[in-house]
Amino acid sequence: MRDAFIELDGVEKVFDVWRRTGFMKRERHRVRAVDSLSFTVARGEMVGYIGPNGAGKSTTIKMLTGILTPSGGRLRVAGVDPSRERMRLAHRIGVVFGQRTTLWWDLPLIDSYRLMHRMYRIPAARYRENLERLTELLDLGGLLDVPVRQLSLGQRMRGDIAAALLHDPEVLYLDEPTIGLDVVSRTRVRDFLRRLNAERATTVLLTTHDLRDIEQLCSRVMVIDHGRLVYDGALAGLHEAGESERTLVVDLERELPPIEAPAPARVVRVEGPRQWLAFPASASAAELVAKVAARYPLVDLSVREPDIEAVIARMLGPSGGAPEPPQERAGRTPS
Ligand SMILES: Nc1ncnc2c1ncn2[C@@H]1O[C@H](COP(=O)(O)OP(=O)(O)OP(=O)(O)O)[C@@H](O)[C@H]1O
Repeated sequence: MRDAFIELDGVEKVFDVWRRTGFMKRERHRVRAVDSLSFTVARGEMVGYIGPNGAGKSTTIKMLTGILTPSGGRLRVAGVDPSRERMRLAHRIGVVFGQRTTLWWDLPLIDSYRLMHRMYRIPAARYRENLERLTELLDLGGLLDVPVRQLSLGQRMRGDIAAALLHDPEVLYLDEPTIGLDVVSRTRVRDFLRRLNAERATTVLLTTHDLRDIEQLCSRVMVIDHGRLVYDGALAGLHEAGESERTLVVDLERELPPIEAPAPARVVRVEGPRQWLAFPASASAAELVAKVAARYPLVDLSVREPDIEAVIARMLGPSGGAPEPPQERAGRTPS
């Protein structure tokens, strides 16, 4: 095992939430957002961190950045306790939230970068060098003087990623970095992250609902549900555990009876000359396409990936994947 850069040992986070239960009455509930969570991430690893809504992903990231203090357990990033030494750690980590921006909305992009230069006290030469490199790699050249509010979502995201990397962080937390982006922007962001990880060995923890982000970037994926780690391994293993399926959509030259597909592939829908074939996500699409093409007159085809939520839901079974984490009633007080 390479040297552990992120270490969690039995980490817990419990929130006290007050719920109104009647006139002048409130009840205290304990929401166990993260429950006995243990894992390590080695320096230079790029790991997907996924789970259903409310599973505890953001809470984990917030504890890793020091914004939240764990209720129990031990947590270290680069040997440092984030909640105790948040400012010291801030110089070593970068964070990108796809749904929010860290940039100043009314200022040109370059002004946000200048402010970060000062906030992080980045030495002038290093700032210039990083700005030049990131501007080139993320294609921001024509955008530096544009106010952030005028940027498209894809441009803004690239601007945010550059902002998170100006101070050369050793670890990057990415929360939905491709959400809402078109295909071109998504590809650009993924290409950049792959390159960043390969060239600078930046450790990356990636939260996403897009399975293709994980597929293209991460050799390892961790699944969290109800605050607990329920899977840690390769994406292929997750597909097997969830028995997830991809769909091959084929357009035939003309309407034909359902294709006799090689098992376990099977036709699940027919609409005129178009047919949908479900097959295990861990199996090769190329093999299936070759077999179908050898027997049927194909005009066009596409492969649809399974939805990440569906894969997790299948893996967790009928009792898993519920949106609410376990709650304990902790007390009752009049308000
Ligand atoms: N500050 C808070 N106070 C009370 N409860 C909270 C707080 N933050 C999170 N929670 C609860 O903790 C649980 C885990 O939330 P968290 O935001 O970590 O989930 P998530 O996996 O990031 O979900 P999503 O995919 O929807 O962003 C949820 O039930 C949430 O309501």
